[in-house]
Amino acid sequence: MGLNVSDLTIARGGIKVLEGIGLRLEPGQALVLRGPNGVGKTTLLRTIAGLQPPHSGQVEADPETLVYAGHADGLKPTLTVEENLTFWARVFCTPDIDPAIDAFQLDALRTRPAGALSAGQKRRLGLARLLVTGRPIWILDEPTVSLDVEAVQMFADTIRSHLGQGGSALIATHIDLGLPDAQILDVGPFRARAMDPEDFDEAFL
Ligand SMILES: Nc1ncnc2c1ncn2[C@@H]1O[C@H](COP(=O)(O)OP(=O)(O)OP(=O)(O)O)[C@@H](O)[C@H]1O
Repeated sequence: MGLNVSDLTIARGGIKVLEGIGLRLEPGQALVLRGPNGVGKTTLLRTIAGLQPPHSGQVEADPETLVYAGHADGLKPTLTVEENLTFWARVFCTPDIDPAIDAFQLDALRTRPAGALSAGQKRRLGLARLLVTGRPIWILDEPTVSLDVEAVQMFADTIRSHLGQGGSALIATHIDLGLPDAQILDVGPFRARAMDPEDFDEAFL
């Protein structure tokens, strides 16, 4: 139960951004995506997560095994921390939200509406949601944005524990998470070449 990406070309607004991407993620493995701003990491993760179609190439994974956490945290602002996690627990048939509350030290914030959390607290709640899904393959776009040093540590511990339980993670991040066995993929060399005129016409249809 892994993820296999082969010869993948991805596009944004009809324009190819990365081409010829191949990667493989087995249970227990982490893969860190690197590359400069705007190179296409978000587009790649969204494509792999099935949120947008590939330009060409294959993404092989059981969609039921994937969960994506991106810039928009997917939280309901009027629901409390506890209600948000309970909502997701019902969606994913997870019996207990407490491990997620504990992992991201959200106990003192249980009854606070998500809309009244700080940016870092919201991010912690968004990451706690991953645990509640019970899904094994985490696809994470800049998961540590807004997190303080302590919360980055909580996140790194959570990732290590997830990998230890046979989960896996594909992470776009600019920081060192202290995952010694993580593979690194620099997507810079996969930047798409200038388009041929046929593609160019298509981009504006
Ligand atoms: N809505 C859009 N329509 C067209 N092009 C877009 C759109 N959003 C982003 N782009 C462009 O697509 C390219 C890839 O963007 P993407 O967000 O995937 O990059 P990234 O590597 O994740 O960047 P960062 O490290 O800054 O988050 C960029 O050149 C960006 O300007």
